[in-house]
Amino acid sequence: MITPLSSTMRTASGRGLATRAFSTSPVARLAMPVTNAPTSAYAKEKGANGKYLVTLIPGDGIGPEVSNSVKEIYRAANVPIEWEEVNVTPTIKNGKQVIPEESVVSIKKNTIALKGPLATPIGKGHVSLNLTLRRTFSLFANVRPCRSIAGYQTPYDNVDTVLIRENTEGEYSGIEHEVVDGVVQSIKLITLEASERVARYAFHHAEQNGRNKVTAVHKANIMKMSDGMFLHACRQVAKEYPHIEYDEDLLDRACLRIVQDPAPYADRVMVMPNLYGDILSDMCAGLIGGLGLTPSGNIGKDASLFEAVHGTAPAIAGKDMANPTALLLSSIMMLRHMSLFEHADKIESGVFSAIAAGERTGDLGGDLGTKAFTESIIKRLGQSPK
Ligand SMILES: NC(=O)C1=CN([C@@H]2O[C@H](COP(=O)(O)OP(=O)(O)OC[C@H]3O[C@@H](n4cnc5c(N)ncnc54)[C@H](O)[C@@H]3O)[C@@H](O)[C@H]2O)C=CC1
Ligand SMILES: O=C(O)CCC(=O)C(=O)O
Ligand SMILES: [Mg+2]
Repeated sequence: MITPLSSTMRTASGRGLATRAFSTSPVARLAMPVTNAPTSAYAKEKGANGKYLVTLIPGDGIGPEVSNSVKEIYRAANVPIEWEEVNVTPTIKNGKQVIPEESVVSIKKNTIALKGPLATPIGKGHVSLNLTLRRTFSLFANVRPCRSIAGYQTPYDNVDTVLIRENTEGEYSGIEHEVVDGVVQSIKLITLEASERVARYAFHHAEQNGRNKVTAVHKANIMKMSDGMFLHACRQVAKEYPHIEYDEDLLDRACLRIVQDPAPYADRVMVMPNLYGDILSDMCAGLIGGLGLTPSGNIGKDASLFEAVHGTAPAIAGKDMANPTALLLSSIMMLRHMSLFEHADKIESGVFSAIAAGERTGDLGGDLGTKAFTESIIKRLGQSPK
């Protein structure tokens, strides 16, 4: 773990908050084996039926429709996976909202899960179950790749970004309170440990995936202490990877640069605090055709959970209109995580062939429903896109 050499206690901005001044001076490094190995590889054995057991959370809104599409395509492609379907609708335990124990047990046991989107009420109501799952299993890195799809025309045909979002704290800590009437405080919690962990994962991911640069995206000009510490962790970890270039960019400037010309971002991995990754990943999705196309993986040491970047899309839910591509590509990330490369390639070529052949759902300007599009992928499994 990285430890600041000097830190002092002081009171910030006269508001009575005890905060710790963070030093940006060089720091000492102590060995921390827990985060030295960024993640554990998938190490489960097949069951007696010759299949791996994987937890499936179908989700809300369009979730069940896109999950069904994945299940049908997997059946057709003979993927050796048996789904263990669980429900994560929260229940009340000792006055607290908790996710059902069976879902926690299932993910712990299987160490791998695929999840459809889960709705979060705005304002009052239960906390985000998506965030609860990420925190419960310490899924500290949210990997969000976004790549132009051959044959689907957008203003750019060369988008190839990889965002790695800190996934357990930051602006998503959910620590909020009303100080006095009309004054609400929301705390952005940044820890050195979580920052170091995600930074190390970003460098590891770059190394494993042939990207030669890591860019930390931040607002340390404004959030000098919190984002300052995030950057500090990134700079320290960068020293362990001298063969990978490291630089930093302000969030607003990065948004401008990416939408003006995404090409230079194809050489690198971007790593950032939680909220920035949430926003930037939707923005990148917009460059390639929308949220129907972008996958993600929530990576932890003891479990990993794969899901689309998108939400429940309530306006089109239950209408056979959803694009299953994003969840399908997330499941392909999952298959590669499980070393099921042949199945991943077969399904990936099927979906890209279908889109390239003009077979598309409404979000991409096509007239196919979720089910018809699923059929058209099944017909093309293993075919190269023309
Ligand atoms: N990881 C998760 O489970 C996430 C959950 N949510 C939750 O989802 C709910 C709805 O959120 P929104 O902000 O409306 O975002 P959204 O991602 O559900 O929808 C945004 C826009 O993209 C479209 N869209 C999204 N996925 C699509 C797909 N597969 N095919 C075709 N069109 C698609 C929608 O129709 C809508 O126009 C909220 O309760 C939110 O909290 C939002 C994002 C992620
Ligand atoms: O948990 C939610 O409802 C929203 C999460 C989200 O927007 C995301 O993970 O991208
Ligand atoms: Mg989001």
